[in-house]
Amino acid sequence: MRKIIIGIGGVTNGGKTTLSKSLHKLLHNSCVVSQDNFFKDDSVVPADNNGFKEYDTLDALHMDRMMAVIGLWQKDPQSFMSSCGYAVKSTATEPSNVFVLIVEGFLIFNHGPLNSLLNKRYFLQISYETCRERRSSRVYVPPDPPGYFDGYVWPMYLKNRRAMEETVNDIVFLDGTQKSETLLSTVYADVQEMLMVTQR
Ligand SMILES: Nc1ncnc2c1ncn2[C@@H]1O[C@H](COP(=O)(O)OP(=O)(O)O)[C@@H](O)[C@H]1O
Ligand SMILES: O=C(O)c1ccc[n+]([C@@H]2O[C@H](COP(=O)([O-])O)[C@@H](O)[C@H]2O)c1
Repeated sequence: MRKIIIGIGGVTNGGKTTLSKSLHKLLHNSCVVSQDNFFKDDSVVPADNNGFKEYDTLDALHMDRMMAVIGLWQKDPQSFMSSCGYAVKSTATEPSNVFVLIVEGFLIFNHGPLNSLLNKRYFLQISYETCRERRSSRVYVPPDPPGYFDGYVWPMYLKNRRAMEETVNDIVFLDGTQKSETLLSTVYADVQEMLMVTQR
């Protein structure tokens, strides 16, 4: 049995979830783990000196729980797939003994233990203007308070990205304003290549 873990990271609203879901649809024996599902409860997330809740740090996430879920997949990908309601399939390009886990999130490469598990790393980037625009139409729980993007989210993105670039190599940067289909075919082609190597 072979296992491949693909990391799809990037800026908030860069298109990580969209790309991960489309990739998952194309890869029969794949599952997705999303970092967004591991945010701590608002009551335990502290606020900074400006009163902004500090959501854009690893401390705001239950990374231990996320790692435990990834550990379950690593231990038994087939059972993990079944528990997600997916049946294992065998196709010409995807043998039934090769499993792919897609891990997506805005801080996946900043977490050393998680980053070290990844076989391939993609980082979706978009400009400040595009990001601000996309984020303004997204509603989080709790919703962004006025001034949150400029006063907290974007500065934290720059800080987290600097830290990532200081410690992580082998990141493939993708332009998140490309068409969804273009992004998908780029990543899918790479994964197909990895699957072929795995089969050899
Ligand atoms: N390639 C793309 N081009 C234009 N808009 C996109 C693209 N990918 C995603 N979006 C849009 O951007 C927003 C954020 O996408 P999402 O996948 O949820 O981002 P993330 O998971 O990185 O926060 C959504 O409104 C989505 O429809
Ligand atoms: O999902 C949540 O519980 C949540 C609550 C508050 C804020 N968030 C925001 O979620 C962002 C990361 O998710 P994403 O999908 O935009 O990359 C990050 O910028 C946070 O500010 C997310």
